Amino acid sequence: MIEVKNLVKKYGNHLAVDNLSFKIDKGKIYGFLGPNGAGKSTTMNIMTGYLGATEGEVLIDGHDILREPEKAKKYIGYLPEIPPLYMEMTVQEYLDFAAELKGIPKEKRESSVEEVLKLVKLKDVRERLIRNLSKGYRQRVGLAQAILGFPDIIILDEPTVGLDPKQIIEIRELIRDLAKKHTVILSSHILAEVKEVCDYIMIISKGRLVASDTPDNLEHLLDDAESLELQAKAEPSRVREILEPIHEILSIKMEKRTDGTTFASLDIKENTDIREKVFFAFADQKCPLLMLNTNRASLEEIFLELTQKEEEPKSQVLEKKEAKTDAGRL
Ligand SMILES: Nc1ncnc2c1ncn2[C@@H]1O[C@H](COP(=O)(O)OP(=O)(O)OP(=O)(O)O)[C@@H](O)[C@H]1O
Repeated sequence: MIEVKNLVKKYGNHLAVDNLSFKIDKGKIYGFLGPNGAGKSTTMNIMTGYLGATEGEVLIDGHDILREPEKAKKYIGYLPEIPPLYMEMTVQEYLDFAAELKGIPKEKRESSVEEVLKLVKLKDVRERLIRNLSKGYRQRVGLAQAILGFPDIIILDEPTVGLDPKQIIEIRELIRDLAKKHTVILSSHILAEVKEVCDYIMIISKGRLVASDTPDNLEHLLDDAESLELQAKAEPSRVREILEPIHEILSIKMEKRTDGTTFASLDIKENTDIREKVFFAFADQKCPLLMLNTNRASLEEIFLELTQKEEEPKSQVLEKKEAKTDAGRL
């Protein structure tokens, strides 16, 4: 559906996008995740034809966004970071105007505008001047404009910025709904948001793609070795004795708690699941196991690890990813 090849964008000497390549398939929600200044908006502006690239190309359903802008752009609805709203127009006037600009046939314009007004919950304010709307409502007007005509691909730059928590939930539901028929790409610097909504996450740092996978696979990305945590009602020496026969355990760290229990953290061989073995080892010895938990790096940890490293982590991380998952899209 979208193919981005070796995209480079320089602002003067500043490299904002550094050789970015990826593919977007139909019918999924993709998230661009990255800290402020990572290059998300620049990439989206290039993908939608708002901005020229220094090098590289963007193909939308096979059409080059710069060489065949009309063909390429008809597939795309875009909510830029700062929506280009006309403050002196009413919501209705603005959306009528946007429908005309998008080339929606005259006879379909009214029903199309009606549909998005309902979907984005703007009916009550349709006669209000955009100038007099709150930031959250203006954001919804921008979103309505992006969705208008229901293009195949909907690209949203920070769609929930300025919205209150209730509106954020509503917009997330709307995005999920849209993804049933459309491809949605959204950007955010908020990890929880991307994790909540997206099927696929692309982490961008300093203009480079440092990781790209499903939220679940990303969580496995940095697990060098699996680890297990447990808490048992016994002395550390007893816990060690019980665990001794399980040969998949590489090392054990233990901590005696003041309540007479022991907390243990186990490093285990990669790709092994010893939870049942551990459970029965303790049960056989009639030793109460109070807690047993697989310890995975959280997506937050992964995100920080990938975006805070000074040195280029890309090849290492991607190599590791390719070794562990089969989702080689890059
Ligand atoms: N018009 C411009 N002229 C010069 N530098 C720019 C311009 N636009 C963006 N930049 C720089 O390019 C880099 C990428 O910016 P971009 O806005 O794409 O990042 P972002 O990931 O969208 O960040 P944010 O979430 O803060 O919007 C930043 O260092 C930014 O300062």
